[in-house]
Amino acid sequence: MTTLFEDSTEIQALNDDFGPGTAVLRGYARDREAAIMDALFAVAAKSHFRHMVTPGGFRMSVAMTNCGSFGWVTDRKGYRYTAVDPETNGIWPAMPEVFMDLAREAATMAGYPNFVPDACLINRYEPGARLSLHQDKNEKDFDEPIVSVSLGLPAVFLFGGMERSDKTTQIPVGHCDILVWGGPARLRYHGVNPLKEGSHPIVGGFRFNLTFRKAA
Ligand SMILES: O=C(O)CCC(=O)C(=O)O
Ligand SMILES: [Fe+2]
Repeated sequence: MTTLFEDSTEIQALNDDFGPGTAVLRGYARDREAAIMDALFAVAAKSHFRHMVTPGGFRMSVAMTNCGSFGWVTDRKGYRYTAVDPETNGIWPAMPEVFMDLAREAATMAGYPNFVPDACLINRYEPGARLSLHQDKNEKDFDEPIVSVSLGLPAVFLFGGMERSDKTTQIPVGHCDILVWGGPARLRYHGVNPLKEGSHPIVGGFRFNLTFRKAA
């Protein structure tokens, strides 16, 4: 697939900014933003956004749902992927084609042409919601990258190193920007600063984030 970023020098330059294995595709999802938002709300109508509880008993400020064969969940028993939504007791909504195509294209642009996600975690941030530094490590194969799509209000993504205490880089992420990390960056710590109030013309007072993974 070729678009705006056919000029790979731009991606290369961005890779250099945040380290090997990473790419930032600015505005990459814009050509299909309406279809993405429609698909997101269709998923959320079946498996609703909910505030999950961490193993330590804290209610997450970010509300979450999932689509695809597997969904990421947390409760008092731990973090894991499930094939069944514990709220509906049914399977998670299927991954919309527009999500799958976007994730695969973005991964390919970033140098991961074989990525076929089987899970998409959908995060919903309201003002004040944040995600503390963590590694994505409930997936089976760390050779598979993570593709992360930002929608709606802007946020600051924190990108750290392999240790929680490593210094973090602040990456501003806006509507339709995509971050990809894999290879040597796959287990880097990352998080999101508390969301600032605002109103996005299409998405309103929220930030959504689609995180594509190969879970199994
Ligand atoms: O919202 C984001 O940009 C990051 C989400 C994330 O790191 C996660 O869901 O594991
Ligand atoms: Fe993450």
